[in-house]
Amino acid sequence: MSKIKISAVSYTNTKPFIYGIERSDVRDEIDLSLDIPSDCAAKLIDNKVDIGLIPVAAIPYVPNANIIGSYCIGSVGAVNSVFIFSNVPAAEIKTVKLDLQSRTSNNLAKVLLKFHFKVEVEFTTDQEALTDAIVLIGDRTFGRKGDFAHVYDMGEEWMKFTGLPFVYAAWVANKTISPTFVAAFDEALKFGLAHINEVLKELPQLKNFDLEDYLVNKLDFELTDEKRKALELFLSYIKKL
Ligand SMILES: C=C(O[C@@H]1C=C(C(=O)O)C=C[C@H]1O)C(=O)O
Repeated sequence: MSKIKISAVSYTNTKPFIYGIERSDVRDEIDLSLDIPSDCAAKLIDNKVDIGLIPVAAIPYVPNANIIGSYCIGSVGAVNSVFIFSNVPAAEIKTVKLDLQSRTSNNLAKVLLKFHFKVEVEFTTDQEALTDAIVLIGDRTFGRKGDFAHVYDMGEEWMKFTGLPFVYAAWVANKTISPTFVAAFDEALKFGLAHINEVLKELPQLKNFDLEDYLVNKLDFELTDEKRKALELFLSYIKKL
């Protein structure tokens, strides 16, 4: 039987899921690759994998997209790894450099700046450009909050704007996956989430960043109805950009 190809995010936020997958019965049925989020999306869109932990902003570009299982990368308010880092207050931002590894948070920044902060902003992907602010996600943000005059946690700003939690990435398939596999895969993810303390023991201690607070209190992995509602709302805002 050919293996199910899966692309998952290579950041710390996904470590609990990987911990569960590595210790599960389904491990042998999976061909697993770890990629930056924008590549997880590209691989699923191009049918190079069957399932991806992909940025939700990419879902509309995935043929036959269907969200599987009961878990995601989400937060209820502040997430502490998805930021607009700025030299000026939000109301004065005119130019923003986007993060090439992101699909969701680049769009979230656009939605928040336009509809929440109500500013007209020019965005660039040119990494050499000098801009008022930058979007930065994932492990590269750890310990960086002190480096900028103004720091906007986008999970927190989305909550202020909508009163809802947020989902950054979801497990999405581009074809029908057997319910038996999905159930076993979901169990593996659940196992990983139940062992975050063990995951933390395997991670290096960081000087300027509380990994335990991040994995236990900031990230929120349950794909609840409220998060699904937030996902629909977010995708509808993207269409209005
Ligand atoms: C919370 C995060 O969620 C992520 C943000 C993503 C994006 O902006 O496209 C994609 C996957 C997740 O890793 C993070 O990376 O910090």
